[in-house]
Amino acid sequence: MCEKAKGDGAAAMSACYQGFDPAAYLQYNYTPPRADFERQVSIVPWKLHSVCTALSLKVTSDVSGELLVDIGTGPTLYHVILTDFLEVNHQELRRWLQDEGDCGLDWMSYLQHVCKLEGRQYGDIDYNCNP
Ligand SMILES: C[S@@+](CC[C@H](N)C(=O)[O-])C[C@H]1O[C@@H](n2cnc3c(N)ncnc32)[C@H](O)[C@@H]1O
Repeated sequence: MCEKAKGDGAAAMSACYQGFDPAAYLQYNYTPPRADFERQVSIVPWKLHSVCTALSLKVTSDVSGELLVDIGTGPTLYHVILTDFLEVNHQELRRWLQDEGDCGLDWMSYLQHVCKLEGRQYGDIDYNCNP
């Protein structure tokens, strides 16, 4: 464990990540040789398998609930896969992603609203971070 993380709470953990280099992290973990889709135990296949397991186990194990929140996504999006036949829907999502201002719905505000309604607490996650 990081020396700086010896204190309590998020601030101590956050201190540990000062100097975190997203580009270096992605290069090291998500490109060969460390990332190897031929091997199930390689990092990305293993992570995806873990997410699938957590989702499929739902209420039959110690993992329960209807919403899986990834705390600490880092600079990654590998577990978010969106599909649709229609190009108009791709365009709509692209408008939101690229923050073009004319998208049909502000998804971050929407999710914050839903979370608030459900009384969920997500700490200090930054919902306003556009890629
Ligand atoms: C090693 S990276 C992992 C990134 C990503 N989950 C992946 O699979 O590649 C850990 C990330 O968790 C974040 N993190 C650690 N503790 C956290 C917390 N309590 N709340 C939010 N983010 C946290 C760090 O900022 C860092 O970006």
